[in-house]
Amino acid sequence: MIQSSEKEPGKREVILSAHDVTVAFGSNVVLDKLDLDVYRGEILGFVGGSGTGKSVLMRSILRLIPRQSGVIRILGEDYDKVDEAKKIELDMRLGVLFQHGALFSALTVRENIQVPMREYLDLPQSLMDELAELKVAMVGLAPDAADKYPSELSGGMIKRAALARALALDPDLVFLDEPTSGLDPIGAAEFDELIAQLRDTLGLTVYMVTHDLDSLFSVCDRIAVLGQKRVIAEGTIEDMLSFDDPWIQSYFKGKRARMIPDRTSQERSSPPQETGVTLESGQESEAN
Ligand SMILES: Nc1ncnc2c1ncn2[C@@H]1O[C@H](COP(=O)(O)OP(=O)(O)OP(=O)(O)O)[C@@H](O)[C@H]1O
Repeated sequence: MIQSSEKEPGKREVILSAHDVTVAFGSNVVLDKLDLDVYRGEILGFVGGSGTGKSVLMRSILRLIPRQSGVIRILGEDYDKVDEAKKIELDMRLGVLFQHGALFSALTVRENIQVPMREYLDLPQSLMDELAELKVAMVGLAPDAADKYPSELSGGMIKRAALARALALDPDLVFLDEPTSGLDPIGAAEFDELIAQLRDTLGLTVYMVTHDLDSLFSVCDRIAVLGQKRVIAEGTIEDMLSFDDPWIQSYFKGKRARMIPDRTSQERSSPPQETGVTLESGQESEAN
């Protein structure tokens, strides 16, 4: 592994770490001894070719898919070594926005947001209503959206409602699986702005699986690239542009990328902080 960082890694709090993680389905090894750190307060963009295992890693971190080996630490705690009460405590620190929102169609937005509250907290209905309304406002939805069913919402509103549900328990870390997929460019840009705003105001850490180059260029502080069953490169968008790797070059400098105005020199809402920048040595990427 080449360390090509100009900055000193390791000064920031690691909120999530995956070490030596292997996940396989029968003989299909999807992740093989993967390592990844996520730092508190950052927006990490997680990219890789289709079918490389981005969702599998996210689901494995969330314990929805078993792994064959490896250690996953959330807020410094190894899930496998803590008791049930601590597991629940850790689960409450995580929020998830699944691809396509995954709202319960028979529940209103308010009721959807209250699902995790009912599962984990014992609050009076009036307080849960107040909290749900707060979350609705927080994600930029009009107050009357709270009483609508998912079928009555636009694609962008569904994403926002799902984000409100992900924020229901005031998590430290939110996982977003392709949050801007299916949105038009304006809706996607607005959603990106919302994510950046929430990170800045709530101090959220965001783990975002995405194919959206706009998001990667505009809001992600750091990017991790999945290929060859592990993370083959990590760093800022500027680092990605300079990595000598065919898949990374074609992904970040290809035709679609060239259509994005050069924003790498512009200030982001929160500039990237000191992070390690790594590229697996001597390997031709097969991220696609
Ligand atoms: N529950 C499962 N059972 C068996 N194989 C699975 C399962 N979930 C995922 N896979 C396999 O794991 C591999 C990675 O899938 P994954 O959905 O993580 O890809 P991805 O990188 O998120 O792709 P995309 O960008 O297209 O969403 C694929 O080969 C997929 O078929």
